[in-house]
Amino acid sequence: TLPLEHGAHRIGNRTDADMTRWRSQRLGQFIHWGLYAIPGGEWKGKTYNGAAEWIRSWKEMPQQEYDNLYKQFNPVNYRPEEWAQQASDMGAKYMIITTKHHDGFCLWPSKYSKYTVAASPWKKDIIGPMVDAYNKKGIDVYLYFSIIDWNQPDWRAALKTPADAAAYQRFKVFVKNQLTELLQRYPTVKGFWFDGTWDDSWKNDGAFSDELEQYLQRLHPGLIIGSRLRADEKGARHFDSNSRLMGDYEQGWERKLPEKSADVHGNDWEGVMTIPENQWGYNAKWTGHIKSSNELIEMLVKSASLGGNFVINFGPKSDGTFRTEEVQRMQEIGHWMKINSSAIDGGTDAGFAKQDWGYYIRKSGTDSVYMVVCNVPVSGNLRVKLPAQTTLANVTSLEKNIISGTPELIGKNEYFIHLDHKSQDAPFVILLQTSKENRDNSSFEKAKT
Ligand SMILES: COc1ccc([C@H]2[C@H](O)[C@H](O)[C@H](C)N2C)cc1
Repeated sequence: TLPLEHGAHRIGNRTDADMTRWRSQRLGQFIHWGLYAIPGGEWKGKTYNGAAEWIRSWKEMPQQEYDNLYKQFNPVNYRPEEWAQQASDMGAKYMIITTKHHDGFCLWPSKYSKYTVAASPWKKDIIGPMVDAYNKKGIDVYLYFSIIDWNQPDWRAALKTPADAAAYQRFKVFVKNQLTELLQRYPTVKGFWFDGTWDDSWKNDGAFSDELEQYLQRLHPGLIIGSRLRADEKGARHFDSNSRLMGDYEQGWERKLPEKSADVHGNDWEGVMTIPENQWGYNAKWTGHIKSSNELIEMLVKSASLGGNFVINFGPKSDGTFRTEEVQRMQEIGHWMKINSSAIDGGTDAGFAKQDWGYYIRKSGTDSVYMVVCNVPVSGNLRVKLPAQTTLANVTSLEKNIISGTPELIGKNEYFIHLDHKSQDAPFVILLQTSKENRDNSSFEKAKT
């Protein structure tokens, strides 16, 4: 391995209480909110077909006009307690809020920038009341922060001249000041969700990103920061030049999920997902495939079954309300979580052979393995192949009328669980109590002989 000064400083996952808590909170809510919600993907009668929060980069959008949108930011229907209640009802255990997206507009009254809510008709801090409302509901808050800042004159994508280097030096001080300010103003936040770290200026300064992460950890011990913040001294991101994960979890799964355990190499990881194909900020016209609640639930289940967190994104409107489709998803997912959250909270990779009917999720540290059935086989038989030295002690379902009879032993450590032929319109959960092989066979085998 290469001697790296600014590569991974830890091999393996964090085992402290903060990370253990993060790892148990499998469902999160992402919120993208800012000036981009005002145009909502449209401008002067034209529709922008990119991601709504990137409309400033659209050739049809005069940048000066976009930058002046702060004069219209006045979310009169913003009710953070209602936001927190609906997130709690959905079953979200943590929330990630955009404090500042790439456009540089700050949702908190930063003393290091003029481009903040303080200059808008709203005037007041948006972030503080949100953090308080979510924390009151027992939901942890993480702060999304974009390093890229299109509003800051000292931002540089690349350093070509000594003047660039001097400007970028000032920019790095600005970044450190804003992050310090955010931790001082909102001390209950559990971590940062960094974005906008792909440009050469950042990639070629691994030392700064490493020092910044260590500085933030000293300021706020236990802080959780994903792999997107840092570059190593050779410009490698997420994984250093020795292929070791930097940061506390793999933060690269965006609008896509790993397929199998091997894809995540035993690392903690988090997937973030949009409901439409690719819109993070509010877009008036959703086009393309809009994910149903069952699709999102299956992604959540798949993520937990592969030992990762799943975060669903919402883009509130400029007035502070949520669009109908998003409210619907939060309610439907919440209804499912009310019945089945025991399979999700504290869930992790069970290490069982994957079956077509769906996913296994182990309650971390226990012999309880949940089967979440997403694809009911026409045979009505759910095949379960237990790992070696594992026996089946008990089988129950979280809802009534799912299983018929007792499991049928069909081979060494292999069973069919027979389904009651009731039609299912959502994933359903069966709980397997397993135990390590012991002298006498499992209760079902005894019943059989
Ligand atoms: C260059 O392609 C990009 C860059 C950044 C993004 C941003 C989105 O605006 C959103 O904030 C997402 C989490 N992030 C990766 C998306 C696509």
